[in-house]
Amino acid sequence: MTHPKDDIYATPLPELSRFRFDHTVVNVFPDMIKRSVPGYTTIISMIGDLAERYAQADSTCYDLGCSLGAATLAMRHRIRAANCTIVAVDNSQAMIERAQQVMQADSGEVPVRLLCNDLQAVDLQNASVVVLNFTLQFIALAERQAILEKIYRGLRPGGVLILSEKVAFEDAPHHELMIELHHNFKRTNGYSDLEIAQKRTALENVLIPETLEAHRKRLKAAGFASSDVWFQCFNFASLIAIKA
Ligand SMILES: Nc1ncnc2c1ncn2[C@@H]1O[C@H](C[S@+](CC[C@H]([NH3+])C(=O)[O-])CC(=O)[O-])[C@@H](O)[C@H]1O
Ligand SMILES: O=C(O)C(=O)Cc1ccccc1
Repeated sequence: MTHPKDDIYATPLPELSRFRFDHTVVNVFPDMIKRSVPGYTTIISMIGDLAERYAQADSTCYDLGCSLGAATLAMRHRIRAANCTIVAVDNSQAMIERAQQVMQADSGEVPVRLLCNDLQAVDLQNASVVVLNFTLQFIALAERQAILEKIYRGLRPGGVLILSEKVAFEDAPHHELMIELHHNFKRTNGYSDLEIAQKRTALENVLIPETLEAHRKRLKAAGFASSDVWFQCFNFASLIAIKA
């Protein structure tokens, strides 16, 4: 499959609409996410490692907000436990249609079920691995706690939640520095100042980052006794939370 270059924000757009996961984004998504999220490729590969370690026999692994299924594929190729199924969910019809093609072109043996649905409407059961890879950040703050509680209830003991997010920082100078370093990363990857500025505006009130402390507090309140960061580059981080 070819991966066209993301040039969505390359020319001045007179009316910047809110960022949406539509067909235009789907077409360039693999290029967009790799050039925009520091550590994305490493995180995807490590989700494979973690799935190999935590997937339990006769259980389900969930990829919530799966986009084109990068984390699903990483898990699919690494799970060794017998009789596992992966359920991959996204509420963008355009994403799920393309993810279907990606899965058909893949020869992995673990069965994958793709659902076009709001992850809040999905019933989670018998889970050993749950992935929220840069998804929770797009969901309203007031709804986040209930989602983590549902995940905790659906996990088996010994199961893991992998939560990756763009994060904010309490300390204003540090927060600004991380944003600047992230923008530098994007510039190094070929995005112009105009592209960076226009996408930033489109993401306002759509992608809502929180501090690592807020995430850990929420995980704890949901029941996860143990959670901590396993990866961070600038304002992009990933946490592991284990159900005891
Ligand atoms: N309520 C929702 N229900 C279901 N899906 C949702 C919802 N809100 C947003 N999404 C979906 O969450 C995904 C977020 S991208 C995830 C990358 C992927 N995990 C990856 O590992 O490549 C991250 C990014 O683009 O920064 C999109 O596909 C949305 O449609
Ligand atoms: O591009 C950005 O500035 C981001 O924060 C990451 C991102 C990546 C893909 C879609 C939306 C946001």
